[in-house]
Amino acid sequence: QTTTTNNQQQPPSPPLTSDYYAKTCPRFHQVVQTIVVPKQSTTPTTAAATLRLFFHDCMVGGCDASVLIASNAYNKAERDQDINESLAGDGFDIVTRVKMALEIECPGVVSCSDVLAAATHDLIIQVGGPHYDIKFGRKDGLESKATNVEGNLGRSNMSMDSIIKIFESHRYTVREMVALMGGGHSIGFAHCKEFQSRLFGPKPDPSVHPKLAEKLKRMCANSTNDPTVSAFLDPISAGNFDNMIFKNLLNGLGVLGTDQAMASDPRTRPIVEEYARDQVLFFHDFARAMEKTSVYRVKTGDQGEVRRRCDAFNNHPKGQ
Ligand code: HEM
Ligand SMILES: [Ca+2]
Repeated sequence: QTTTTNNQQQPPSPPLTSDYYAKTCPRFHQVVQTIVVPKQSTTPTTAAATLRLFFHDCMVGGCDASVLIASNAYNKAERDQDINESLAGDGFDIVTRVKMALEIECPGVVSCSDVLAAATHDLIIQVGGPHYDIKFGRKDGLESKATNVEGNLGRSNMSMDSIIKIFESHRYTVREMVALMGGGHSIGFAHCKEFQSRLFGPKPDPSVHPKLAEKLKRMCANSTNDPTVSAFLDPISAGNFDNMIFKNLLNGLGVLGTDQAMASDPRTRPIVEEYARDQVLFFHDFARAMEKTSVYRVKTGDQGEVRRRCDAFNNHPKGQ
């Protein structure tokens, strides 16, 4: 065995801190804001795109910007795995633009994973969601493989058992899972292919409210010709971050089968009911769960690098 290393003797990695860039890039937060605020105002899909991108990054190898790496001839990267193919361009775009601005302000200092974490945090607040504590000092990961994705993220056709197992594997409670899902799906879209098996086909899902079913059927009738057609995940208050999605679910107005299932499964229904009644409670729990997500398996110190550009490693190790 020549691979044994003395891991225990290595110094512990430095923790994240809220003032990590105070000396090295004091205008970090202002720069993020100057890009993020106008982009969200002109392109309201940005917040949802960025939050989903961040979540999909953190669930695969931790919050290390691995999802941003572009594939090349030697490596199929995470973003080209099929779950990630529907990640909206606005999320990648915001990171690229903030990073470019920061490379002018303080070159080589701010990691792509910190940019994504900061942009997500600020965008949630901009669409009316809660504040949560955010710390910095993440390093960007050195690996991004499409094969690492499967099993770490839910799919809209999974059973509640499977979804809960995936969240448990990331050390989330069922309560945290419901809060995170509600926050994410309070804003944003889904493409027809994610829910049309509930509408068409031999066995339409009886839990879809007939009015919603009619609307979604009309929208998706032509989706084989135009696969970009998509529906709001929260059909009643899509643009705002609020607890409406939970009220919707209690009324059969969930667009994804997995979201709707949260209103009927005995493990999740009581939580859906609580959040539908109490937006303050939902915001509180969502904020705690986001704080937890934002530090999930982060790399610090020499466990990663500060990428020069967010879609490529600084060096290209063979096979990456
Ligand atoms: C419970 C398991 C989950 C499943 C099965 C699931 C599945 C999906 C699916 C199928 C879409 C539509 C993608 C598309 O068609 O483009 C979507 C969108 C989205 N999801 Fe989830 N999701 C889950 C949990 C979460 C969590 C925990 C978050 C974040 C905290 C999240 C954030 C989002 C956001 C923001 C969007 C909208 C993206 C956009 O509009 O660009 N999801 N999700
Ligand atoms: Ca990652």
